[in-house]
Amino acid sequence: MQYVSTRGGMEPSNFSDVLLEGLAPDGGLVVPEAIPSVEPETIESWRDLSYAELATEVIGLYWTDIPRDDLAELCRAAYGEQFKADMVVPLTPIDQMTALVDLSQGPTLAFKDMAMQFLGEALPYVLKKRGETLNILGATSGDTGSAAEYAFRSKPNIGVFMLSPKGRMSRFQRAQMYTLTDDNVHNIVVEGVFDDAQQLVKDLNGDLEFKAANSLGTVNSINLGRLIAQSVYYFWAWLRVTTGIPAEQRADFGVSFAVPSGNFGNIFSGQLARQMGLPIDTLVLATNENNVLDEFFRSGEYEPRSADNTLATSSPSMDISKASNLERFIYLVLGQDQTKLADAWQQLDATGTLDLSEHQPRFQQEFGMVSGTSTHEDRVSTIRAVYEKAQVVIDPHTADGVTVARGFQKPEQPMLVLETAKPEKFGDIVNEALGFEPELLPEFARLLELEQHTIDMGVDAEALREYIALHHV
Ligand SMILES: Cc1ncc(COP(=O)(O)O)c(C=O)c1O
Ligand SMILES: N[C@@H](CCOP(=O)(O)O)C(=O)O
Repeated sequence: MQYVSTRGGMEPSNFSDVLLEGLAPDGGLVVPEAIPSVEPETIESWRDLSYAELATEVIGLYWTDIPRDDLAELCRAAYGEQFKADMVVPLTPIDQMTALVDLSQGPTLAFKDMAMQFLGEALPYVLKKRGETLNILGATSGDTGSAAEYAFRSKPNIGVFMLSPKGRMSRFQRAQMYTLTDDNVHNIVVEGVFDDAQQLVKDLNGDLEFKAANSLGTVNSINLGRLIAQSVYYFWAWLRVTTGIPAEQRADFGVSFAVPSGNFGNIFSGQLARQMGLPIDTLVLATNENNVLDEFFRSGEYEPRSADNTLATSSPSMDISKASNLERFIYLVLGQDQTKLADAWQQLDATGTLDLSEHQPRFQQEFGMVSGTSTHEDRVSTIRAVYEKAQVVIDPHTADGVTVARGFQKPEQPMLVLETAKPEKFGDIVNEALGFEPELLPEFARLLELEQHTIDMGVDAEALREYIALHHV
C-alpha cells in the first residue's frame, strides 16, 4: 500500500515513512492511494477477535511494509492493561436504541489514547529500525497533548513539544499536562487559540530544511497513522452492536454514529471505515458553538473563522474553527483529484472561503454525513437528561454528540455516540448540570495539587524555532 499527498507533491511512500513524515512535504495531508475494501465475510470473521487482534487486522490493511507478527506485537502492547476495561472499548446503553462507545478508558481519560497508545509503540519501532530520532511538534486544545505526553514521556530518542492555547483548557486538562517533569516533554503555552497553535505546527513542518535539521514530526491527526488507528473502533463498535441480531441480517445492517467534532479527525476515521465497507448508515457530526463544520455540511460553503471569532466554550477541546482533516474529506468529494484539491486550497488561502455548494447534496447521499450544532444550554440539559434516564455521567463533548444525535435518530436503527472524554476532566459543567463533580481517583486528584511547568510564547514561529533548535533530542 502506497500513500500520496492530497495536493500531489509527494512521492508515493510506505506507511512507515508516513508515520515519521506526518505532514506531506507540499503542505498537504497524506492519504492512501486507494482505500482498501473489506468484504462482509471478512468483517464477520473478525467478530470474536480481541481489540488488539482486530486492530492488527484493520491497521494491517494499511501498514503493509512490516512483518504481520511485528504489527500484532505492537497492537498487543498498545491495547493492554493501560486500558481500564478488559474489552478496551465497552459499549454503554443510555436508552433503547442509543449507546455510548466508551473510548476513554485509557491513561488520560479521552479518546486520543486509542490512537496515541498505538503510535507510542509504532513510532519507537520504526525509529529503532532506522536508528533515527524524532521531535514531535503538536498542538492541543486539551486532550491530544496529554495523550501524546503520556504515550511518549518515557521513550528514548523522542522529544515532545506541545503547544496549548492560553486559558482555553479545563483545570484538569492543564494539570494533566503541565505537571509532567520529564526532560523530553515541553509544554509551550501560546497566546492564541488552538488554530494558531495548529498553524505553527504546519508552518514549521512545512519548512523542509528546519524539519530535516530537527527531525520534526507530528502526532496530531495530521498524521494518517492516527486516523487508521481510530478507524478500528468503528469496526469494533459495529461488531458489538450487531452481535444480537440474526446472522443472515448482519452483513448490511446499518448503524449510525454520532461524533463530537473539532479537527474532523475522529469522524474522518469513520468515513474511512465506511469507505472500506463497514455498513455505517449515517455519520452525524456534532459541533459546539464553534460551528464552521456544521455550516459547511449544511451549505457546502467553507469559511474558517479567525481566532477572535473562535469562542471559548464549555466543550473546550472542540473550540476549533479550521479543521485540518476537512482537506481529506474535500479530496474525496473532488474525486481524489490532487490538481482540483490544490486549486481549491489556493482559492481558500487567497479568499478565505471555498464554495462547494454544488456538491452539498452528495455529502449525505454519497458520504452519509449530516451535522448539527449544540450549545452550552444543550450540554447542560443533555448531561442532566442522560444521568436521570441512565445514571451515566457524560462529559460536555459527548453531550454535544448526544444532543445532535437526537435529531437524526431513525426508528429501529442503533445510534452509537462516541464518548470522547470522561466527565472527570470537566468538573465545572458537570457540577452545573448535576450539582456534584465527578469523583477523581487519588492518582488524578493529586495532579491538581502539583506544581506546573510551562514555557510561555506568543504566536511566534521564530521563537518556536529557536526553542526547538535548542532543546530537540
Ligand atoms: C474530548 C474531545 N471530543 C471531541 C474532539 C473532536 O475530535 P476531532 O478533532 O477528531 O474532530 C476532541 C479533540 O479533537 C476532544 O478532545
Ligand atoms: N481536540 C484536540 C485538538 C487536536 O486534535 P487532533 O486530533 O488533530 O490531534 C485536542 O484535544 O488537543
